[in-house]
Amino acid sequence: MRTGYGVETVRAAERALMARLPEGALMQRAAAGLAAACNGLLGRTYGARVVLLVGSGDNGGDALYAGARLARRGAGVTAVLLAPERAHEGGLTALRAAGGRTVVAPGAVVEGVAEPVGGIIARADLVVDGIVGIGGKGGLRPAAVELADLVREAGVPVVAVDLPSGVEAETGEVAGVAVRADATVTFGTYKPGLLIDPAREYAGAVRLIDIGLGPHLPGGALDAAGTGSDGSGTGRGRSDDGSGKGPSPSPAVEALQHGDVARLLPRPDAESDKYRRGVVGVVAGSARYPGAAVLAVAGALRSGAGAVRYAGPGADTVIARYPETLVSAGPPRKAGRVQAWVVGPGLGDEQDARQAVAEVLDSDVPLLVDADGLRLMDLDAVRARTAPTVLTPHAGEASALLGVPREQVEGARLASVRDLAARTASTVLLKGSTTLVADPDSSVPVRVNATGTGWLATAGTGDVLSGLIGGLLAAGLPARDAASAGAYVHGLAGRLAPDPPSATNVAGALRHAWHDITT
Ligand SMILES: NC(=O)C1=CN([C@@H]2O[C@H](COP(=O)(O)OP(=O)(O)OC[C@H]3O[C@@H](n4cnc5c(N)ncnc54)[C@H](O)[C@@H]3O)[C@@H](O)[C@H]2O)[C@@H](O)CC1
Ligand SMILES: [K+]
Repeated sequence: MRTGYGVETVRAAERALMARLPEGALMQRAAAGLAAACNGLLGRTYGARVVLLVGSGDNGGDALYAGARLARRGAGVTAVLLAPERAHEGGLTALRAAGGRTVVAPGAVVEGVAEPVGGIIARADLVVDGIVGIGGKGGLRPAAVELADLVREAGVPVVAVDLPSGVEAETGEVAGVAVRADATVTFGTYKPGLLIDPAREYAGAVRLIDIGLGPHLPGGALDAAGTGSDGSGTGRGRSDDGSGKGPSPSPAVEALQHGDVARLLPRPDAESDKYRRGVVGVVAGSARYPGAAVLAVAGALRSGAGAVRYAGPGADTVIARYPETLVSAGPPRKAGRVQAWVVGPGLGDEQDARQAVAEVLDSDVPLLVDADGLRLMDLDAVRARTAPTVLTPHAGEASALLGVPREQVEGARLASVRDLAARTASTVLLKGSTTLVADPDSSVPVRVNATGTGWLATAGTGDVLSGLIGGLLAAGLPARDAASAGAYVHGLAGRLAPDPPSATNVAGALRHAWHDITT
């Protein structure tokens, strides 16, 4: 499991760790990791031109100490200071002692001569972004924006220190200009912003440096410390702040890895029969969209559930394609017993569709609502359900449910998915380049799916996902696990399917993804 903690939790853990270490030791660990990553990116450090963008906080301090290390290995290092009189003193001394030089950034509000730095940046072999880290507040200030613009125009490789400057560590939101990095070297733990779009796109390849923070983070310590494990870490962290006050006792976000998903996916045992393995009912498709029925059933058939029932107007099309399906052309209430329902893909909005949605909402088994079902469902009926409900909107559907513009959902994905989960008392899976899964209980970490690919944004793949998650619900997985494991397997299938994948190919590749995860 990868875990991402909010800023207050990180700071509390840092304080606890720092209290046990000599002054400055933590920053040295960070700088050593950063310098090693820069060496790796440069290939040859001796003679390389490195430019440090240095803000007024400890993020700039990390950059300066790392710069000193690079200068000692023969790099030509220039630090561009945004606030020369407030730049990290020890870092400045170390850099100068190692032969590095400093210049004042244009736009810096200081005494002294600002130098044109465009040329220095354009000639750099590597730019190290130490403008601001977890101490950043709001969008970048003008002088920092000017540097970010110069870096973008120069098109030189950039490594961000802890976070790309200008992105919100806590939420993954980006208010205005931010530095676009090729790689980000982050310390102690992931931050939510490194895992969630749009900020994630600014971070490039993220490398986690272990600075010993793990035991001081609440829960999941080994994983958070970046042991490189695939989630098999079993160590529990000691929480210095689990008192109910201060930082949250659980991570803000978590991302399942192969091992986690392997443990979640259902496996038949000797006692299994099709009913014990779960029967999933699919209510999808219409005379106008029969394909949605086929695709949702295709996902459900590859979910590990024991059997798939289909109820609705696509019965003939479904049985022709998948003879193993139990089909009926009538309403869901007449289809027979199921352990979970999927409703919505391609349903249209005729009266029958409305009635079918109302019927399954009224059932006492887990339910997944997607696509047209999200428009047709009665919100009071959703909130009144006694069994778990999973909603799977894309940003447009979420914006309609929340009554806000789509851009607002896309810009603030974490807040949106949490809000929708709380308002509907449902588990919400918000689709997108990084799919998020939120529990109605806001203290439960939001799951971020890392396997997605832009290729999945193609017609019908959502129908496959619905069927897959519905099958996992029928097999007995709790709602959050079913949704996040389903998104993981589906994303992987999207990568394994031939490019550019069609929904049918993604459904076909589910078994390869399943095999890849479980063997
Ligand atoms: N606390 C520690 O022991 C460690 C901290 N580390 C580093 O320290 C960073 C946090 O340091 P700080 O708390 O000093 O905070 P930062 O260095 O992240 O940022 C604070 C400074 O940035 C300026 N600033 C804030 N918002 C800005 C904006 N929007 N535009 C431009 N400037 C802005 C502020 O004036 C302030 O001086 C981490 O991200 C990490 O890089 C690492 O060295 C690991 C150890
Ligand atoms: K930074």
